[in-house]
Amino acid sequence: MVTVSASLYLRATGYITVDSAQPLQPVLETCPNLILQHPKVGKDLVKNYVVAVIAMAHLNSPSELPNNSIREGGESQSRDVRIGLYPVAQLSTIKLAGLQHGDEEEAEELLRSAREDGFFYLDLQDSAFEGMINVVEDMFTISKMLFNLDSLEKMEYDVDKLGNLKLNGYKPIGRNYGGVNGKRDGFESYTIPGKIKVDPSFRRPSLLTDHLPTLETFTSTTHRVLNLLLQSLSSSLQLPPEGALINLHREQSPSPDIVRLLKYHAQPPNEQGYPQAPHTDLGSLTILFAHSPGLQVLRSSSSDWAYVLPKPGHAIVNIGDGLTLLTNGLLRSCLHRVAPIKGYSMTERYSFAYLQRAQYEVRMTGLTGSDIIPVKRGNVETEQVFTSREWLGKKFGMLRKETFEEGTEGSWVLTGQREEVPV
Ligand SMILES: O=C(O)CCC(=O)C(=O)O
Ligand SMILES: [Fe+2]
Repeated sequence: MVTVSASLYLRATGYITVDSAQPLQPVLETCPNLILQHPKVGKDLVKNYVVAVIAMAHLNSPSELPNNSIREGGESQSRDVRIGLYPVAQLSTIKLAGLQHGDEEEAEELLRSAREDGFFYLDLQDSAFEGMINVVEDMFTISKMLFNLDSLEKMEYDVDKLGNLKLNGYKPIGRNYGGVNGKRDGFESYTIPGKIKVDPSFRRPSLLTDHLPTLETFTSTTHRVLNLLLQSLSSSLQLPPEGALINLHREQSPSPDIVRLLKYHAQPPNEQGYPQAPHTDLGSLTILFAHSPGLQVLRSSSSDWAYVLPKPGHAIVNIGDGLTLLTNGLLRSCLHRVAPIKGYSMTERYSFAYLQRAQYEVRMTGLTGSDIIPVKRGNVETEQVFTSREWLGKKFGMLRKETFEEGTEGSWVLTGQREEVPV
């Protein structure tokens, strides 16, 4: 599959990056004039620009796009780029190749973004893991086939019936709390255990058995990529070798890691809302892949949601609550959600993530031996410390529509410690 990286200005203010994996035909049928209007670049590239505009703005007719809305872009450094009403988050990019070569500036930037934003891009290109970019495309293909299975077959693998830690199986649309249609979520998800090389005996549809080699390559490669990040963070935090983060997240040790495949459903035109509720992630690090926009973050430095746009050749990585607990709040998990453009409906969207989590018996409290990790606030004597396994079990009840209560004590576990969340 050819991937084209291109930039464009949307309504002369927004900037987005697109790739050509998105379907072109419906757009060509609706926007023939716009394709011919672009003076500088080849027709194929313009087609991709138009696809991105449509995907992003959910526009149905060319008349909604002003004539000058497509201009030749280039990397935008502007800080006030907006899509619809929301700004675009200007996140740091960490080069995996730089970390592999021991580049100190790269390691410093990783620590900075883990402390301040909790989200960053990870550039996989030119690294030893560049091959992962193709594996990610194979994962998208598997994900689409999986969600296309008959719903009766999917329901045979109901995540709530296959185990109590939700490490394997299917969740239909609307089961959890979310921001659509009576406050339900707007996506299907399928969870696959992350440590399938350690324990390959999980129950699954035959489709996943057919694609086990790809799943194994994806999970083990991803784990190694994330361990490079943990290694760099450990050394920046000056953790002693015996207390390093990597010892709590060994590739060969059982842990509740997962791959989460997601399919957001298109909303009917008269329905709007965010299909995935604001949350922080239940894990140490999350690595996320998407082709189309929708992810929004609420950084501590900002009072408004900002889009995180996908970039070809890059993953989006975020700090989960696990690393926040293990560093007594120094590394920040950041609240995020998935939302359409304000005033428009959600279009169909696929994404998937690998959530790396601490081994089951790890105590989820500040690590010792580092002068950089702050001392825990509050009453250390009386505060209860959960193991990774216990903590996982505690959080799940919060996500269910039936048990979720807005604004109650303890809901920070789901909503990420923010008192007020803007809409
Ligand atoms: O689909 C996305 O972009 C975000 C997914 C996510 O935040 C999650 O699964 O935890
Ligand atoms: Fe998340």
